[in-house]
Amino acid sequence: MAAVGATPARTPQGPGPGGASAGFLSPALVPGPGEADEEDDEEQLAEIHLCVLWNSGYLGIAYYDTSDSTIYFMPDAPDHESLKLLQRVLDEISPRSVVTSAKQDENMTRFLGKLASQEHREPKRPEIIFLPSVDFGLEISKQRLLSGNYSFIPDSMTTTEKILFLSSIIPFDCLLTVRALGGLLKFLGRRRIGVELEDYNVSVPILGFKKFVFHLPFCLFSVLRTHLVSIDQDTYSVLQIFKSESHPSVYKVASGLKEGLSLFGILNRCRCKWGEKLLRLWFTRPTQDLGELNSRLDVIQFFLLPQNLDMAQMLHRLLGHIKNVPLILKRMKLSHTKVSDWHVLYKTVYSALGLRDACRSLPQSIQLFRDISQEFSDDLHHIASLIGKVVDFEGSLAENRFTVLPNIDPEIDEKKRRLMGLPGFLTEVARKELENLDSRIPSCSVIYIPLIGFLLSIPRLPSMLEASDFEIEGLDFMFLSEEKLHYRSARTKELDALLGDLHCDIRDQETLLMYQLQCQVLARAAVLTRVLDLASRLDVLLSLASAAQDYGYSRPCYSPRLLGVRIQNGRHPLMELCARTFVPNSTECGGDKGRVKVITGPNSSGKSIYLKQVGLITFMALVGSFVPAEEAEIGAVDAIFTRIHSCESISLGLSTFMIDLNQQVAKAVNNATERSLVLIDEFGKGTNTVDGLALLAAVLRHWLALGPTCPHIFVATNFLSLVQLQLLPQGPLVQYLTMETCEDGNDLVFFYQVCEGVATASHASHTAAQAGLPDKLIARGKEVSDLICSGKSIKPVKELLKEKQMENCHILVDKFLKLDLEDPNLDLDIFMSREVLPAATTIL
Ligand SMILES: Nc1ncnc2c1ncn2[C@@H]1O[C@H](COP(=O)(O)OP(=O)(O)OP(=O)(O)O)[C@@H](O)[C@H]1O
Repeated sequence: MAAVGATPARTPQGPGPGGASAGFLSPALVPGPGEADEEDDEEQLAEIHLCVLWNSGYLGIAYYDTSDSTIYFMPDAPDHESLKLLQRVLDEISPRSVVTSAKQDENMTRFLGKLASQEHREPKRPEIIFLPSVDFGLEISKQRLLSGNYSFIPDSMTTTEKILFLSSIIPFDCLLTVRALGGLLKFLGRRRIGVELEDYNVSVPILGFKKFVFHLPFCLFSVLRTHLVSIDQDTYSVLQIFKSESHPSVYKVASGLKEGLSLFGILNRCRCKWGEKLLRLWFTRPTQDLGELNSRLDVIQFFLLPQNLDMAQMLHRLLGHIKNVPLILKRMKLSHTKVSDWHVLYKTVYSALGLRDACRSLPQSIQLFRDISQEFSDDLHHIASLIGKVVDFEGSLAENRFTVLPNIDPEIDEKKRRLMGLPGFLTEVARKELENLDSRIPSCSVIYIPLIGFLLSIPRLPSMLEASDFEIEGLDFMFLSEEKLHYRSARTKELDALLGDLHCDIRDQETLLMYQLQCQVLARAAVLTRVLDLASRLDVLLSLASAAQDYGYSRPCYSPRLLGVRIQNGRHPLMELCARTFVPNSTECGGDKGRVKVITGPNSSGKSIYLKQVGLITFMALVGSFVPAEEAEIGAVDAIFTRIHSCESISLGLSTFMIDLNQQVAKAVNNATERSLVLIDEFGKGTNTVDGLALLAAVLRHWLALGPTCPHIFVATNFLSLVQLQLLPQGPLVQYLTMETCEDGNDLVFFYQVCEGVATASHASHTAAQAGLPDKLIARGKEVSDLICSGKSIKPVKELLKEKQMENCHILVDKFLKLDLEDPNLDLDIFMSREVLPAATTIL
């Protein structure tokens, strides 16, 4: 039997648009064998290397992300002397290394020194690398950029065309950025990032250059006039926008953490990994760019029309096949392409074509559909048909190497035909060999082992015990395996000479073809990168549309001239999924509705939920999602600040908690503008009542003193004295709201409805009773509360006890005095056991 063979090839069925449709929310497609795991593994290993230059108040930043082999850069941006923007960038991308020039000013030295000493940041603490300042020279950096070997630039481009092309992507007028890019290229080349073990002529793969914008520190907002809305880590956490991480890095999706109940969790129905990554990015960068927001909403609205649901389902299904193309391109660049990569790429490209064809039938007035129709070019067809015609998917899987289909190369076909005919031929050879062998040997076969050649295989006879017994005259013993002895004979040597290289030849020729195919694909890498960008966008918008449909969200509108927000019957997107019946509430701030809303109400009456719902609806609108409200009009909002209790803040311990609390409020006081939304819940609760109340009143008075530039503030508080003692100035800026309740005997009924007014009592005793506190304690609480309200002194429990003891003593003494010791019927034992002993426990 010969271990040879060629497998008939068949083209796999691509997921064309005409296939059976899955539901809008159908589970993600099951990935091919090993696909998902591999993507995850590679993503886990992804690293970012950042290069930074700081000069005259400006930063130049560029970084390389190994997960998509792309270089990202930020055009020169101003930063504070304390390098707040740089710190923000580092927090967001968590680089593995930070490269900078050895020649730099004091601020940078101090900053890097601090960064290097942050032991608590292990294992995330970056390595700091200094390169000689010449490596950051302007001219040398430009040269390095222009002479780079980039797979996205076709070989056919002339030098001038290449320069023109690169100038359209890289801002050569941003000198610091160019120098940072130059330094980064130098670092990548020197460290050989990702190609450490490769041949020296293999360079670090660079699949593209992309501009990025960052979530800026508040202090830089006005300087950069950015569209981004500022939201800090605590806000993400207390509003439950993300659950698994307090401030998720968008670059590390595969963190291994599972998303708990969070806004991201309920809105994320993305089918491809890059879609999920993009949604996370949108969440971390809410924007005021109305053009962008409306273009997102247009797509969502389109898919919510009943006649478009089928189309949405079909597109969603196709998106499940869009896989991690950058990873495949990177492997191609390094010639590490796996057998499965071809299949995955083919499916991705085929699905992209399906998306394009579908989008061509959709209204071209919607930008995304127009972009997909135009930018998913015929290059995709070219790639798909090349792969489909050349790669033998089944054969490749069976042999675990790249094999080609018939009719691609006649020489390969011919060699394969000869190999196919071999089994019969080898059986004939084996028969002839058997004739010359010892008659005790019952059978033999001729096998082929790559790199060793043809061998005669004979079963081991029971008499063959020692190695010396294996010797057979005329044959060279090679090895024993699975009770079979293998020999080389004159005939097998002849076969080696005649056919031996056939296998290797076929392999070599097929590898060459694979290399050519790789080059063809890499030359069209640009279209594949674009596919990923636009497909992720479509994926995110379909995901948001699906959530909007399920939860009954509506389209928000933006009014840049309105300061604040106007929400009609808004809901808390998470609480409405947990509550049996959720009561919607409206919100209006700005204009004649005041800028500071003081919300009082009994415990558990829904104040926090209301506060958070305002923040969440605003946030969702600024991400470009539909919102849980009948109507929402969102004005210019530049930031959302919060000071809301969370379990984590309480677990910090009191003093840390107080610091944390004050820092949060200080951040809002120092940075909130008339366009900011500030949500404060139970501020001042962690300290004693008077201090807490004073602090809260002081903060609010500070803002109210700003008049028309006062931020939009929502304060939920249990400090009724804030109102009763009239600690806030009267005027149109303040509006008092409360949660509607109704007393039903001893019971308090919550309506969860916001209305104008002030709560008369906190009804804490009701909440306490519901929480299962003993009646005695509640009664005492009520007693104390009443005494405070009526201005009477409160007697400590100890004193009360003493009074009670005295009273009991008197009663007992009276009993003794009334005792008639002359009475013959008197039984002192009974008197002692019935009257004295039980009373003793209340006296002692
Ligand atoms: N609009 C609503 N519709 C239905 N149920 C609600 C609504 N708002 C709140 N609830 C219910 O009331 C509970 C308490 O709400 P919330 O925490 O907002 O009260 P609170 O007034 O802030 O209480 P505290 O003053 O003790 O912090 C929620 O967990 C929820 O079950």
